[in-house]
Amino acid sequence: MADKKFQVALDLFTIEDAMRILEQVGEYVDIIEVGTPLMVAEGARAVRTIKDAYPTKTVFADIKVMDGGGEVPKSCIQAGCDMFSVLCASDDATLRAAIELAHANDVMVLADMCNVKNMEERAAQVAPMGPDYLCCHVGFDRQATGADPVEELKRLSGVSTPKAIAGGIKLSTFKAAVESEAQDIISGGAIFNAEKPGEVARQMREILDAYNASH
Ligand SMILES: O=C(CO)[C@H](O)[C@H](O)COP(=O)(O)O
Repeated sequence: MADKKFQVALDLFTIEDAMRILEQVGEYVDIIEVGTPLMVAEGARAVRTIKDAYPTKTVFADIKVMDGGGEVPKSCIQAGCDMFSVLCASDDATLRAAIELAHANDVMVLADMCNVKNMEERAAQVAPMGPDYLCCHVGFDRQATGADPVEELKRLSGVSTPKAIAGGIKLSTFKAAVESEAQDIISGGAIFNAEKPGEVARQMREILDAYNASH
């Protein structure tokens, strides 16, 4: 089986802050997420800057496309992203257009289940469209309810599309996330809000490497 990946979500507001965090954590991660707040604040320029600085890493633009699937992602693709997100809550036509555009440009798509209530049903509809990842995601505003993305991911176990997992994953819950069905484990605030982001990312990497070495 392919090695599982570690993704850092840079939910920050300036390219400078993102680069400062990356100096500390970049060496430990496989995928660098240009988080939604950073995309809104700095736009595709953030994708370009990060891809130029980390050309061997997968750069993910978390643009959460909800409409205009064949158009909205174009600026991020031109800026050099390797993957972007589209919402499973969007229309089928949006998902299909986004996936078609991405794959025509050798870019991957993460289809984000954020706030989808009927996850099993929607996953069965979206998976055949061919996204590269289906993401089980407890969004920021639902994290306070204590919802556990590892538990929620179990609802997608019937789907063969590789899965990603996100939503408040921290060092103490990272091992459970790695041991779940997810292929891509995403963590944001627990890393960039830490006193020593590099140390948290290093320990997360150690957990992932141990898992990958034994599977
Ligand atoms: O997409 C997001 C929020 O919509 C975040 O990037 C994702 O939830 C990961 O960040 P955190 O680990 O802080 O929850």
